[in-house]
Amino acid sequence: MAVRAADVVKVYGTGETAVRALDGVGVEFAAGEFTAVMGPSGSGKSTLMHCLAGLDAVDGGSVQVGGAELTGLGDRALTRLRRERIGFVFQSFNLLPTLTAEQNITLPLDLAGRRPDPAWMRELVAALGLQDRLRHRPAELSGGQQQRVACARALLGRPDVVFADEPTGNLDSRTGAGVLEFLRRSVRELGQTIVMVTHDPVAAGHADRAVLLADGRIVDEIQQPDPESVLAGLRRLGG
Ligand SMILES: Nc1ncnc2c1ncn2[C@@H]1O[C@H](COP(=O)(O)OP(=O)(O)OP(=O)(O)O)[C@@H](O)[C@H]1O
Repeated sequence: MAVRAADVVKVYGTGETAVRALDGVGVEFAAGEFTAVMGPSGSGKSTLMHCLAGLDAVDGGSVQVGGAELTGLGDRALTRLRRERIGFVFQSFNLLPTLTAEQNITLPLDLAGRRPDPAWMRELVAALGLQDRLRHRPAELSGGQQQRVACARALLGRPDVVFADEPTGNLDSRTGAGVLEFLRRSVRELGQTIVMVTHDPVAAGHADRAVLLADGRIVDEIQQPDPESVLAGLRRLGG
């Protein structure tokens, strides 16, 4: 199992104003699987992702990534674990503007003092069609190209899991489809594990599985989702 969460509780605030953002979440993400996390606004999707990725501490339960227990680790150990085991793709790309595409892609490994595998780098760059863009800076790239750079950055270190938070939220549907196709291929052909938070039933249709959150709990799960089955699942939550 690439990621395992058991009985995870996350509470924001205290007393009368406390919000139980996660209310006993148990969920597992198998290696080599592409999962979409969906649910109404405020259901706890981002909180869950942050807790699974060690960006936020849980108030109860446990989280394991690649067999390593996150709960109880200090900041330094968490930073190291994130660097070594987790890749991130954000809605806003989060590339460093002063670095070239290539430097952005290798940055996490450079920070970790690890040398990128040149063959793997070439394969990723080719799969993402970035060969001719490596010397460009983010401002010289389209949104889709920037997100593909972020995908290469996330995958280069062969992480146990890639967390993608609305990866197509800032892209038009055609460009977004290209990024989703790549994520799907990286699962099929490269064995990557991906957990993607999204509002978009079309995006979720690219995943192997959709898990649905409501009020801080996992309330449904759809295997081999397509946009229609995802919409139907979301509607069941509403009604
Ligand atoms: N830092 C915080 N402080 C206080 N409350 C928070 C904080 N972050 C999230 N919450 C609350 O926790 C609940 C879950 O929020 P979360 O952002 O995880 O939901 P979400 O499903 O990602 O929503 P959206 O789809 O709108 O992004 C909400 O009620 C939210 O208001």
